[in-house]
Amino acid sequence: MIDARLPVLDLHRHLDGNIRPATILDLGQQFNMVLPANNVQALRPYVQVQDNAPDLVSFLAKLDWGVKVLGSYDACRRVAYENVEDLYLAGIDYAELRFSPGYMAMNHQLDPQGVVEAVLDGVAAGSRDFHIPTKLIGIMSRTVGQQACEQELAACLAYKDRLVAMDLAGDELGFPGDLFTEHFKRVRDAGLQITVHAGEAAGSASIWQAIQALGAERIGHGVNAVQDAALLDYIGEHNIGIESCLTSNIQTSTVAKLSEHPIHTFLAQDIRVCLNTDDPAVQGIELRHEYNNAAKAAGLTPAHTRRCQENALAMAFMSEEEKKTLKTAPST
Ligand SMILES: O=c1[nH]cnc2c1ncn2[C@@H]1O[C@H](CO)[C@@H](O)[C@H]1O
Ligand SMILES: [Zn+2]
Repeated sequence: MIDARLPVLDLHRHLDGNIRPATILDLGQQFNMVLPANNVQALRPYVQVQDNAPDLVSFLAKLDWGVKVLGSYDACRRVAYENVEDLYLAGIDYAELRFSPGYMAMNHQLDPQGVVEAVLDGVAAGSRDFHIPTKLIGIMSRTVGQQACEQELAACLAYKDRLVAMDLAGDELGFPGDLFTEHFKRVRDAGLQITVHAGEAAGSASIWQAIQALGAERIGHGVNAVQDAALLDYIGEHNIGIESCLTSNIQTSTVAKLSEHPIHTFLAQDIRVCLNTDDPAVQGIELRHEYNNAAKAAGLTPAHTRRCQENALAMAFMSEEEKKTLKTAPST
């Protein structure tokens, strides 16, 4: 349940996992591409999770059509702008939108740096038009390997003043965090903050690695932290934020049942955990669904979800000044 007295924040939201089916259709036609269907309803099964995927990698394949239709920088700018309109429609007061420029650039040989610029422009225009503060997080898609991630990182660092953080996403089992220690050294040197997808497909060692070797201050998912009591203590003591995405964890078969979701343990141990979407358009959900339906199915009480809202504000990559403004702004 959302407490209207507190701002509503989404801190874990992939901009390139939130491309509207209607936009995929429209851009596909614009670039003369053969799509698997020619109307939104028939296209849905190809671009949206219907039944839960057997594992993370199968889930991630559902994002592919969204980026296949990004045939120009204008197309990237458009989906970035629409992402902010979606925040407005969803009643979200602040979001950190993350994106992988290499993944968006890949299918039409765009220059990842041009993609970063287009996304920054589209999000800035949306933020202005819809009066929603946003920040951007660059992603390295680990699935493409070390070298391609270096290019992706270079594209992001060229605009480091307009990003707040870097992330590592994709196939966690196939491409462990050890491969990216040099990349994150550069991220730290550039003064950017760090959040890493860890403990989603791999175990608790992947979370230790993200914190201790990569420098993560926040962890995406972090589900498998519950396997390791010492890690839970460490996360609590060091105020590491856990970005939970309940429905996503079910759809990727990371967690079997919401009633067994580790968010219970995180909240019981007073760990900073918050509720987020992940890839809303691909998942067919919005943040309100996570607070109202998924949280309820997970057995969370209104006091728990209120704590998640407070935690999101505490964890956000914002200055204390910006947090104060957000706290006192009248909710839309
Ligand atoms: O839930 C997730 N876990 C891991 N990686 C993800 C998830 N959702 C999206 N991506 C990855 O993020 C990049 C696009 O922003 C892509 O690499 C996609 O595979
Ligand atoms: Zn994610």
